[in-house]
Amino acid sequence: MLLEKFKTAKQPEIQALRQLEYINMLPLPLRIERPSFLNALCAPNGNRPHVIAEFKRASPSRGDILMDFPPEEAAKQYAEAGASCLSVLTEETYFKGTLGYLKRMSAPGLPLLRKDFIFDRLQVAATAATPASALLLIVRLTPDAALLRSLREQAEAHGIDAVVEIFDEADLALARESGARIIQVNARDLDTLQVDRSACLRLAERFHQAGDNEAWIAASGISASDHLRQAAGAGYQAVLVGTSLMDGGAPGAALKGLLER
Ligand SMILES: O=P(O)(O)OC[C@@H](O)[C@@H](O)c1c[nH]c2ccccc12
Repeated sequence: MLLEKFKTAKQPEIQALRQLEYINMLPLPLRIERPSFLNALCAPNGNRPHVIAEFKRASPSRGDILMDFPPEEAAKQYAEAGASCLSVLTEETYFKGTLGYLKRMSAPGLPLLRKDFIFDRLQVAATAATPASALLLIVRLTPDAALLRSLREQAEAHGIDAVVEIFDEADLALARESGARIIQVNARDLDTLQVDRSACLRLAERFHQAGDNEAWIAASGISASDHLRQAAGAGYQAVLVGTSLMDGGAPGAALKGLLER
């Protein structure tokens, strides 16, 4: 199971954080005004979905995507091209990211999402020491509404929103039970890595109503302006795009192309 491998790969980091906590040396939370991730998703944007542009150097499905591109430059290009938020892969083993990318991508001032496998309160504490405005919680990794709730509330105490990722109706029920306000539907099953965009669209059509007080994000496999229109039509406030922006080597130009057509 790939999900189990993702979880196992986080154990050394969690152990190291435990040791730091034991000697009272956990990194301190950054006392900064974090731009609101949720507000950015809810801002009026015509009929277009907001784009959360992702810095993704490599992935388990694609291997290396774009290894030698500076995160500072990607942040600048994405901001100029019209991204509403940035997503930063910080997972080291499978996605070749690192926590330091958050600070390195903070200059344009867009809300930053920490994309990683987060299921322990010490990882939330470590996120609070970065300029992240949001962090990812994945229901399949933490299928426990009480734990999801406590991780989300811990993040929110630092002004950090939780983006709660689901794949299907059962995940959605757990996410809602945990009090999630930001729902990300991943069209890519993290165990099989298969992408099904139409299932992702159907889920929002069936379960996301205007007035339900949730912001929904469509994630994975998005590579064309039509995909943006379809997501907006299904009720999504935002789309999250990684690979198709990075793999041509010109992330800003790729985002412009996606938004112009
Ligand atoms: O590269 P894509 O197909 O545009 O997909 C991006 C995003 O959905 C993906 O990076 C993602 C969504 N959920 C995750 C959880 C962990 C790691 C990565 C992800």
